[in-house]
Amino acid sequence: MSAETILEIKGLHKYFGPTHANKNVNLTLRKGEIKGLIGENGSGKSTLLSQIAGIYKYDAGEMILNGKAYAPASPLEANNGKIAMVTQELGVVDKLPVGINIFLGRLNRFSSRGAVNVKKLTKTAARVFEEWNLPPVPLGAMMTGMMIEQRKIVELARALSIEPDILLLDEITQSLSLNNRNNLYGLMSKLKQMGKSVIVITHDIEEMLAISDSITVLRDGAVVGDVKTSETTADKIRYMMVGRDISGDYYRADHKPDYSDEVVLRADNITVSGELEDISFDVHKGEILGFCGLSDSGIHSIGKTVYGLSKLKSGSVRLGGGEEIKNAPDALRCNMAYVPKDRDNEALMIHASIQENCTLPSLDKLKGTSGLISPANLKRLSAETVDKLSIKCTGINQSMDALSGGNKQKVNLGRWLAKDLKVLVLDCPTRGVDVGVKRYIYSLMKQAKADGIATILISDELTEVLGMADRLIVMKDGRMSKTIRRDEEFTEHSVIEVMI
Ligand SMILES: Nc1ncnc2c1ncn2[C@@H]1O[C@H](COP(=O)(O)OP(=O)(O)OP(=O)(O)O)[C@@H](O)[C@H]1O
Repeated sequence: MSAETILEIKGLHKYFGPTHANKNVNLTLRKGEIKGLIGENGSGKSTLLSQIAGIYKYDAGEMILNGKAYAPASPLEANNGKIAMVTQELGVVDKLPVGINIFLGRLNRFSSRGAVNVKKLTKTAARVFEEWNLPPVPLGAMMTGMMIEQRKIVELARALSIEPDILLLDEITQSLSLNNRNNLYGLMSKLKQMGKSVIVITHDIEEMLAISDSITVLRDGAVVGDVKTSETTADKIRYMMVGRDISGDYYRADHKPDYSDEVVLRADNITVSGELEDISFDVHKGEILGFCGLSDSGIHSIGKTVYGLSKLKSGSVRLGGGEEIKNAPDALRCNMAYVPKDRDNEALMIHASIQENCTLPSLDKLKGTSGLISPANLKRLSAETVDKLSIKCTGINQSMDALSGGNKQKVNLGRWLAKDLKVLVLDCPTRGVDVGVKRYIYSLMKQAKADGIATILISDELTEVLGMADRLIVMKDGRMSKTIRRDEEFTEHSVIEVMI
């Protein structure tokens, strides 16, 4: 092991029951290196980082940290070895304040005679935010109800507060908006300059090529490639990931808006306190209406509100026929679907099975003439969803919490496919999915458009909304800034100018 090497992994294996999640993994991480880790959904990336971070123990093999054997029994032990991870699933405790979450498990340093000195803790947490130029989050506020982006920033602050020599980032960028993504890249460069190391998982190959020094590719739990970033290309990485060529475009090829005049859903002057201010728009039959904006723009409140999940201060959401959507049961009855960004907290029953999650929105449709639901129908529908979306699982009875993040997202989306939809509300639908599934999701959106479904596409990925939308509403500070049609200035540059 050279003096340059901080971590060496040799012959690592990890099993979850019958699933061989990591197979004979070898990996070397140097000081000051930013390493990208990539692979299809379920290829074992999170499992690998989780073992380095002390979340799981490995079954065979060894890890050597700074020349010494390393086998952390807990995340706290990993923290003591100066290793911290921002996990893919949300790792914060809802019913505790932000400040406490940052030092959770390490409150001793702020305690005397059983009481926590909250003032001292808050001051120390504020210093972490300042030192790393993190966007402010109210440190005394409870985590409950915070958006996914703020939650991720709290997790990042917690990881940085241990002053890590190795920072592990599991798909954090896809939870961040453009401005905070740029902050994160700056932060990674700063760590690199300090001689610290980062392992970052992202499904965005272009992003990985831009930010990493080296890239390790996993397929079915095994390392199939380990390359210098400067010596590879996006196509080569994709080839290593899936074992075949998958180049080509997956967005729309046309450059004009193309939809019927028929209004399917109308939002009139909606205001949600602290989130949205006087928003009005129509979505038409066969239209994809995009929403984009920076972190405080309010785009992620749009989906919730349209689906009847926010308390309106004023205004209304109605279908073209006049039916008002006042709550989620109204939306479900009116054949609307909502795929939220925060799948674990807002969409999925995480401790229930794939079958229970897949069938819930379609229970009405699954009733026979007797009014009873046949178990065979439940099974058939779930098996079809698993098959169509290639969900990697041991079977339809597997619990959601045993699925990889991307496979959870496939269930989040796939459970709506069996319904006859009028309106489809998608908030970051490709968050956490690999390149192959991304392509499939875009083909589903194109099919939905051809079938006359009105789609609202909210996204932090500019290329995604530009690639798919007929019209794009750019938002800023909870208000609509500008609506741009597909045949107008539909470029990243012109949209960013309006966003900032
Ligand atoms: N706690 C668990 N119990 C059972 N199986 C698990 C558990 N965690 C992961 N697995 C399985 O291990 C395999 C690898 O999962 P992992 O989460 O490491 O994949 P990944 O490459 O990070 O995927 P993604 O890109 O979707 O996040 C998958 O088949 C997954 O279902």
